[in-house]
Amino acid sequence: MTSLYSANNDAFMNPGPAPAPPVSRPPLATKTSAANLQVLPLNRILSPVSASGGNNLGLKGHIIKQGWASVKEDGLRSFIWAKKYLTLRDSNLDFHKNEISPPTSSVALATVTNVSRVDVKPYCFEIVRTSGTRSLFISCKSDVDLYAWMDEIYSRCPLMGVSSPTNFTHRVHVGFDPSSGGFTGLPETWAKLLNASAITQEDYAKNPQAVIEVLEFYSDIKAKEQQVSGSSPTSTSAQLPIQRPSIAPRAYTTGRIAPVTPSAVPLQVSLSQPEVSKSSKLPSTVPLAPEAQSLPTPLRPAPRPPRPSPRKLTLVQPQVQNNEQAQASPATSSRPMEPEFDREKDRGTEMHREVPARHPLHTRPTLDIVTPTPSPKSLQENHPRALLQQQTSRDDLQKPAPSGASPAVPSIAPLKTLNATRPAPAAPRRAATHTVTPKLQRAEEQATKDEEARYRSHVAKLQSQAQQRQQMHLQHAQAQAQRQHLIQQQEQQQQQVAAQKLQQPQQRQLQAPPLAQVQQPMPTHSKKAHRPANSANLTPQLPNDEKRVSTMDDMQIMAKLRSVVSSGDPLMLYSKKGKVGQGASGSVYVAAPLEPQMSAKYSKVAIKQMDLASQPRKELIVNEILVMKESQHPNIVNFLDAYLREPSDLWVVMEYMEGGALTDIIESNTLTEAQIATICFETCKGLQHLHHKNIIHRDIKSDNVLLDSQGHVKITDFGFCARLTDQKNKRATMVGTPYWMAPEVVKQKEYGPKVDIWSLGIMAIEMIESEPPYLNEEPLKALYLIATNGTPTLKRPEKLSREIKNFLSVCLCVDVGLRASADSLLTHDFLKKGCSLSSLAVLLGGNANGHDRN
Ligand SMILES: Nc1ncnc2c1ncn2[C@@H]1O[C@H](COP(=O)(O)OP(=O)(O)OP(=O)(O)O)[C@@H](O)[C@H]1O
Repeated sequence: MTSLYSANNDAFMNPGPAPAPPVSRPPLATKTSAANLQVLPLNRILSPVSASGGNNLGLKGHIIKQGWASVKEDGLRSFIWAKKYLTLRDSNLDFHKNEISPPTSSVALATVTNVSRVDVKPYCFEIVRTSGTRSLFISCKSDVDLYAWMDEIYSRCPLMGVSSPTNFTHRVHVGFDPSSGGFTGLPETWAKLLNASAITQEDYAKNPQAVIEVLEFYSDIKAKEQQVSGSSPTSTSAQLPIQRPSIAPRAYTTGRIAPVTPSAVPLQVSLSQPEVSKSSKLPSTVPLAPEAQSLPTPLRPAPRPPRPSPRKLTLVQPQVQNNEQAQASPATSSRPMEPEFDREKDRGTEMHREVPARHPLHTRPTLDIVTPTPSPKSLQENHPRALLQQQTSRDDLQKPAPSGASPAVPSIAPLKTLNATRPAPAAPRRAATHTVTPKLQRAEEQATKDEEARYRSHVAKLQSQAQQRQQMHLQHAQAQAQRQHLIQQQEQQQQQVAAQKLQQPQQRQLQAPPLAQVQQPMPTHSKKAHRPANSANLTPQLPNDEKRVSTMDDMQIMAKLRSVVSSGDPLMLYSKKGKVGQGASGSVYVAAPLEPQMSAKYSKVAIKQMDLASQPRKELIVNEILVMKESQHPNIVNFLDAYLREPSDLWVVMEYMEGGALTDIIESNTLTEAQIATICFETCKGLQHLHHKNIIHRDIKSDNVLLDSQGHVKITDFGFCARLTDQKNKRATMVGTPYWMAPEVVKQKEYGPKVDIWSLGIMAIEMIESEPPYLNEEPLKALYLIATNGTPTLKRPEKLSREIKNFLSVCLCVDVGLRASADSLLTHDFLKKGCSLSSLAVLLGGNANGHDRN
């Protein structure tokens, strides 16, 4: 069977936003100083800029040029390209996450020693700066764009022989000052987010790096929401809603997740103290075992101290409390679990990390080695225009010209510039002409004139061709921009509609079924209505720039879709019986197959019906179909067929899972350990199948696990799947649902299939406690807690068996290397305790019966 994952299909397998920097970050500086600039997180390598600082010259001066480009830095991240929004001002080139966010980094043009085109990527140029800093590579969208950037940058770089800038950058970056307990250089939007969050002073001090990471992550989400809703970028942070679940969850009495109680036992206690804490004399950890460091329970989410209102950023000295508390009551407050993994040091949360060895392929010579400060001559020769001349001269003119203009720069290049870039004129031949006769000399002069005339006509021709090319580039760029703008507008509208739909699922369900064939309204699964709004997938809220990372445009996506759907009218093949669910992208119906072949196999099928015209991310849907088609397995909701009713009515036919989502089962049942074991076992088999195919699901949670009437357990919702390849065997894209996200995802590190194992562990906690950890926390705090706490605590560990706790600890192991794989998990003792599938069927009750009645 030929793989569906051809090179072309890969585009569908990478649906997320632009990758976040993958490598571990160096620690935050503890003081703001010039020296700190050397240890900044690499995504702020250039010179991080404070948006709040009025004296921040990175933001001063009018904008000369702005636009999107792909950027990467030489060195550790030499293989990562990040999409950035660039703003060029008089003395700085600033890099933003998006159009509305403050700059996250800045290049002072005064430090630039060279700007030159390189072949690292199409339309790419390199910015070399004074020694001690790494080269930057910027890949533009076209030649025109490339030279426009190079030209504008070049002309503002004093080290390259142009006039001095009028301003110098006052570099500001985010730092943590342990003496004041506050952050310095925090962008205004981040400061507002932090003020509105439940993150405490103690949290700052405990792990300032994590605070910054989740702020960065969360401010992105908020910015994206603002873009979608069209609200002001500055206002929303301050109005950050404290979102709560819409219904009070069962078995939830305290109103707060993971409260500190004597019985709260960390599943795995393995956080090592960050460097910052050490340097600021914060308590060190209590070792559980010689080879391990532990985070005592009191360091877990503590009862919040009264929050100053409004919270100030410059805070008092953080209290040194935790260690003493831990030591005071170690027996009752912290009981480590048995597994050997517990004792491992959590490398994932350390702030200092080993610098990964650079891959030889990614190694580029550094500035110090190969790029001495250029001489004025070489600078002139490296001027973008000169480079353009050189390049086009080489390309277009094979023979040396006696004189004349650069043909490739028709309007501006003086004729003499060619001399600098061409081989020296044929001196010996000229010397020989002194000895020839006048007649011969005249003939030769004539020949020279002819040659010159021919050359001039050749030049004129090339000039006009170059002009046409340039014109075409411009027109193309304009058309592209216009098209992009239209798509963005359309997508924004669609996202608003989708967001409204998501917010009113119940109202929608009360509406009359859309089609005449629907005989009777079906009970819809309530799954997402019970979740806080912030538990929705992050990805649909991504801004337009980040959404379209698929290399395919809409037309290509539609073409791909047409190639995977079947011909025929589904109305003639299936009879819809009722609506059973509502998703963001469409409605799910139960239907009876009309075709004898199909009805012999399936008495009922599920049909997900979507209006493609209103889908902001069609590639996700195609992705989902491709994965489902490819991944047939007893633990995957199997794809049966798909139809496209022109122009945009897509039907995806799949196995009908009358039991509905696990979320609903959890809400109406108390599951036994045996039932939990079976559900985990079945889900894990599905994951194993996906992982063997190098597919990461990335959104495992109870909402995406369905059961049928016999108790079969199957994974669904493959829109966010990612495929790993030899070239890209790690991901860094931020997708998923926050509460189920592994710490490495929240911290924007590289990740692999084991993120699904983490999510499976969280899903197991859902089955034990009815909800994932931190569900009741406001989102930023929840992200912080995932990033810093790592392995969450259980509410009532004493009620659980040793096996299930061990199972949780190997799933929820922060150290990815120590976290179980799907293969190893399947042999875990806990999963051997499972019950029969028919013992799951009893849980379905209303769900399955409800559907069956219809
Ligand atoms: N194969 C199926 N059989 C039975 N019910 C299903 C099936 N697929 C989905 N459902 C029900 O329909 C609901 C919506 O499913 P859908 O896959 O559209 O959800 P979603 O993931 O929220 O949406 P989207 O994928 O559009 O973001 C589910 O919660 C589930 O209860």
